[in-house]
Amino acid sequence: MDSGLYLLFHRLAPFVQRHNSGYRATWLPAAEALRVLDVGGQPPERLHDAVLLDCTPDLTPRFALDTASCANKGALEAALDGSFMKMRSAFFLLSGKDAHMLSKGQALLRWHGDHRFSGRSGRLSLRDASGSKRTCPDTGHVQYPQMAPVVIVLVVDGDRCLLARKDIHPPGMYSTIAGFCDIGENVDMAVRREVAEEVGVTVSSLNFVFSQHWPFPSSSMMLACHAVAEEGHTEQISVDTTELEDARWFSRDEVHSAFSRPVPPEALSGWAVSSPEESSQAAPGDVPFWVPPKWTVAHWLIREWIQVPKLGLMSR
Ligand SMILES: NC(=O)C1=CN([C@@H]2O[C@H](COP(=O)(O)OP(=O)(O)OC[C@H]3O[C@@H](n4cnc5c(N)ncnc54)[C@H](O)[C@@H]3O)[C@@H](O)[C@H]2O)C=CC1
Ligand SMILES: [Mg+2]
Repeated sequence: MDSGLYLLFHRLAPFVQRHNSGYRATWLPAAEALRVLDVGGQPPERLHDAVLLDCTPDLTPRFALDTASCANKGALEAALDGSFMKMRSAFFLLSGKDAHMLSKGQALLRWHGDHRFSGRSGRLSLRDASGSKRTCPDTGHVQYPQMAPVVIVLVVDGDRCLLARKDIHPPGMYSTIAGFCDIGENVDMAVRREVAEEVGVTVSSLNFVFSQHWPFPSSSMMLACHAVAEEGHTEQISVDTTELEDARWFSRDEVHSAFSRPVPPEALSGWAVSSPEESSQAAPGDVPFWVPPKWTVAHWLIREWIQVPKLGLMSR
């Protein structure tokens, strides 16, 4: 671990630096990560708390390390010339290619933080060197990091598609319908139930198309589908307002326009902060409709529908 590259987090907030008009995640060499620990008053052995993420093609190991033990976050940020940003904010502001590794790093660090004690004996479990599992010292029971399966679906009705937004979304952003699979459900059952529950629409056919690891709320496996709404059941959407702020049909032309214009800057003002108290998000107001960032599976689903006009007519 004294070589390699490190993504730093502080209480699960990833370290990012300004880059062009946005932000990027920064891979720090081991020597730099050690310097940061020193600034934070931590011994070099803390580097061994890092979890292994992958190896580059030239076999350089890459790690994620949480610096939560360093109380003075501001001193770390000053030493590194960047900031620890809330993951949700980072996901909207990053240039893109780093999103997957940030997501994996945060998910793995969170899992270790949440599973320190064995569910069998209640004793502190021991992690292996790479951080890929934990073992109970009494019973030998091994726990592995887990992901929760989530279905995500673009429902179409001819030349229009159904998109929804939650109140936690930035103003103007509409996304696809999503929901956790219940125990015992397959993807088909979960899609039909979620769409019926959240918008009151019946799905007549569906196709599985993509998957994606997603860090929210802890670690999810997004299972993405295209689905067709049943004829005659599309006019009355009944929005579950405990879950969604709004849901509505968007024409292909409206979605095309959203793809061809940049994200409205006012939609993201107030997102580049590290705590909810600092946040001052713009009111929904008149921010033009936009779609999720291009590294999200929701974006891929919507883009594919735009690019393949007959998609909504395919069935399993
Ligand atoms: N990558 C992407 O493009 C997108 C990802 N998503 C993600 O999909 C996920 C699920 O969507 P939601 O509409 O929130 O799900 P949902 O419609 O199932 O509602 C969330 C509720 O489900 C319950 N729940 C059941 N099992 C749960 C579990 N294992 N973990 C947490 N809560 C559980 C909780 O009460 C929670 O409040 C979210 O984390 C969201 O960030 C959503 C849209 C786009
Ligand atoms: Mg949902």
